[in-house]
Amino acid sequence: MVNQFPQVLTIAGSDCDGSAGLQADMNTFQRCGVYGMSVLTAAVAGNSYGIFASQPMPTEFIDKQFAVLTEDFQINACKTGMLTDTRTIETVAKNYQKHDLGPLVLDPVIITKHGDMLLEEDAFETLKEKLIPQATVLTPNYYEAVKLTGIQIESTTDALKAAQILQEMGAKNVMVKGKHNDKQQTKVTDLVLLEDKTSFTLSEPFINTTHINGTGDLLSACIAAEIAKKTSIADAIKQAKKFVTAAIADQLDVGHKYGPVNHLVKYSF
Ligand SMILES: Nc1ncnc2c1ncn2[C@@H]1O[C@H](COP(=O)(O)OP(=O)(O)O)[C@@H](O)[C@H]1O
Ligand SMILES: Cc1ncc(COP(=O)(O)OP(=O)(O)O)c(N)n1
Repeated sequence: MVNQFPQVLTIAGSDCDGSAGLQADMNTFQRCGVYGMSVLTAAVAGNSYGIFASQPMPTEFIDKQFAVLTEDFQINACKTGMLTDTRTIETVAKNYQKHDLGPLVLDPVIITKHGDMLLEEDAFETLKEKLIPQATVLTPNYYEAVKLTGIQIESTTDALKAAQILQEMGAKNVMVKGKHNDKQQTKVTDLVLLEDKTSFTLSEPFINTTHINGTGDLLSACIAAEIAKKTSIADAIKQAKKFVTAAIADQLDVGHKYGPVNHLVKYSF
């Protein structure tokens, strides 16, 4: 039987050190037991010290990747990562409307946790207008939630307000990821607002490590994979939070500065 196995697509940039981007997404898909595919939107030259160069893909090439994948595969869910600029967002939004790609997990990648910009400032409005309304699950980190909503997030109530604004923009379900830049904090708490307007928080212990590159990618890729496996949205998000915490806790010693999360961690789904 063809096309019965869960098939998931990442629409993302390549990060050559494997910590983030489509390499991290594909590792995550494999760990989650789904078949992974990728539409390459850009490529960055990066390592554990940062990102040093970036190259967007031509839009015709992005279109072609969508065309050839969708004429052959039955995609059950997809996620986005680095989208670089307005024309890339427009191309992805157009293709998402044109093809059946299943539920969309939109990771609104704007800036890495080390300060490298991955989305041009003048593309924020296009992201809001063209892609957020199509998102089944939107997963902004603290900085992205502040940027997209203008809300200064200092508490769970603020995170809920930001999530409500993002839902008003059209995202069905929103996960606002909490801050984790204070070595004294004991927990990292994310806020989830579901389509039915119920909300809950997810707290896990704060792990004091420099090996946290690619946390957001692992989380959003895992949510997309679980959705493709027909897990409910709430359970997909809970599962992803557990998996990312395990992958941060079991440090993999590669890279000299800010290493990757450990996609190889022992973890059962
Ligand atoms: N040091 C940490 N300890 C525990 N959990 C963390 C830590 N850093 C990130 N996380 C978790 O990883 C997930 C991804 O969040 P985040 O790192 O903010 O995303 P992004 O990579 O998009 O910036 C969230 O669930 C967050 O709570
Ligand atoms: C190509 C590419 N590079 C870096 C990222 C950022 O990954 P993310 O997991 O969102 O953020 P960090 O945890 O690495 O700061 C990306 N999405 N794509």
